Amino acid sequence: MRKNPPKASPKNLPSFRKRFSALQNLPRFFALVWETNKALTIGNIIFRLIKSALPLLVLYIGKEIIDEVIRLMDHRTDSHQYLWILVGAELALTIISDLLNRCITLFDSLLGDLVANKTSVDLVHHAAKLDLYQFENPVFYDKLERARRQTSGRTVLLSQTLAQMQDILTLISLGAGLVVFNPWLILILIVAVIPSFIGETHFNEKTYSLTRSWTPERRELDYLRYLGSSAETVKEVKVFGLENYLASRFKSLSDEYYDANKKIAISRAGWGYLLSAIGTFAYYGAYLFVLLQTLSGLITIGTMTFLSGSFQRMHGMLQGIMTRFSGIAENALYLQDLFDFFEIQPTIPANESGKIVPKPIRKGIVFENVGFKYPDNDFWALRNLSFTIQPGEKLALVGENGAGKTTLVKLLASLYKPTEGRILIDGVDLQDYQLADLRANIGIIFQDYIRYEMSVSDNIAVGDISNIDDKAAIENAANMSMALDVISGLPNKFEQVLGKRFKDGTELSGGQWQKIALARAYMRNAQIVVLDEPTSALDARAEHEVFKRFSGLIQGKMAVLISHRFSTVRMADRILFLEKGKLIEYGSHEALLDQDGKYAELFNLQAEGYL
Ligand SMILES: Nc1ncnc2c1ncn2[C@@H]1O[C@H](COP(=O)(O)OP(=O)(O)OP(=O)(O)O)[C@@H](O)[C@H]1O
Repeated sequence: MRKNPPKASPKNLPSFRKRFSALQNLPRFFALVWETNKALTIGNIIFRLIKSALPLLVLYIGKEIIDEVIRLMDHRTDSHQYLWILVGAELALTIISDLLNRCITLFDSLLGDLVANKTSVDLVHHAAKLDLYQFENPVFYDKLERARRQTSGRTVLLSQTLAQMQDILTLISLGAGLVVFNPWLILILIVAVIPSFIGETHFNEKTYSLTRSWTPERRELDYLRYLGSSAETVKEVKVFGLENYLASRFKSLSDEYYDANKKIAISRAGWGYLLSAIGTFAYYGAYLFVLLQTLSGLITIGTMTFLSGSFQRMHGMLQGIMTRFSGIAENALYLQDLFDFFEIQPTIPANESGKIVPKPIRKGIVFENVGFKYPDNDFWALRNLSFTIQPGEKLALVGENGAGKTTLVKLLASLYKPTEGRILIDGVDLQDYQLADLRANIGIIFQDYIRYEMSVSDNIAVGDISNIDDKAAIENAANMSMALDVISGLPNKFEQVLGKRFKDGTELSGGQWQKIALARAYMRNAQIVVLDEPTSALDARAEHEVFKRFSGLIQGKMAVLISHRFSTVRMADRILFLEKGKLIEYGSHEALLDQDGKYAELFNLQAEGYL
């Protein structure tokens, strides 16, 4: 748990300049909006333009109506026609204004939803491009988290900015009317609103800074909420009785956040009230001035209502514009987080102009003095690895926990780049191949494969998602991985939803899940197949059977198998024994037994039932 909660101190507040420079994000944001839906964007802008001219017209007609009524009261015999035309025009404007309001709200919400959806889709695509190690870095995770929150949260920026433009146009039109009468009134207005604006700006900065500095804690809160209330964790939470521990850990962290937020909210409310009071006094000062002018007969009653009406509207509007402006600047700052995330580039490039993996691979895969260190570790997870996988060869990786087996497989799949040395396929460095083609040629089932809470069919099809509709291929893969027995026992067979998250879902046993996951390897027509302990939950007989079938079914392909069961490992053509990241023994089962080294020792221990 955190020791020193971050504070929104002046030091970590974004500077005034930085805040305003964040407004530079708006053109990029609007380019995104425009790209999302051009028709809705244009429609929205046109409606707002029309709407911006209405207040001045309404006020002017109101003035004319009052003056006309007063005139008609003095000249009772005159025709009322002009009055009724004015009333009709006012009615029409009100109806048009209501219609425009509805359309603007509708367009705002449709466009907002579309922008949020598009950003989410872009986020998924971009995240998939990034490196695995970037996901293992907490700083990156915080960025991702902030970006994720921006996808839906920032759509309000759209209506804010458009409303701002609309109000500014209205303000200009009203201002023009006011200038004709007395320009000083406008000056009073502006001066009255400035204190409020500065206050709002200041508190927005504080809120942003607090939210930002609390990203890791908010992530922890989300995680604790997940641990305390999800189907995946409920079993362990119950048997270990963790609910109070999780709840109190959540509470103490969320209370800290609440306190920090509360402080800002209270001082914002207090200052906001004081500063806007200044504006109110100025408004009434100007109002008094207009009243005195009317009493002394300098202006008509109609002009007085026009002026006081437009002054009141302008006052509210100017205050709104100023407040909204700092809101926009704040949202633009958040937007920066989203764009920053999109700026992050993978270190393993897609290399779209790279080579295509030869079909078939003729010379095999060569590890040439390969070493690898995880970014935050100072020890080598793998070092000085040199070996070859011949075409058609089945290689088994053995070694104790943490020896580096999974890491080796991740290097082979180009999920990481070797820190030193090279991995070659047919004499060409992995990095020179097109990344997508390389991955298409490798089928890996990891030990922590995903249990997709989707249908059985989809769970298998993820092995080759381009063939998601090929029912025959899916059934064939299920047959090969021995998943067919499991599936035939399910009520909806291949359409059965797995997991308990969704309606009518069924949970499987660990071994049953593994058989389904294993079918993914058969679904993918890859030249290199890697199974990283995907059979650990199978009983010994089933695992033996799975591997026997596997060897037969993938004849001619290269395979890398990771297993802690020596009865399985011995089926491989060659075995590579890793210890603390180093290759210590390498050869066929028989050769390694003859060598009487570490492999032979562990094999014999297991054969005797000690392991
Ligand atoms: N993402 C990671 N970041 C940092 N270190 C890691 C990461 N993954 C693994 N390691 C470290 O690298 C070493 C090798 O781990 P690896 O997962 O390759 O072992 P393994 O042989 O597959 O183990 P097991 O049999 O338990 O699956 C370990 O010391 C582990 O702590």
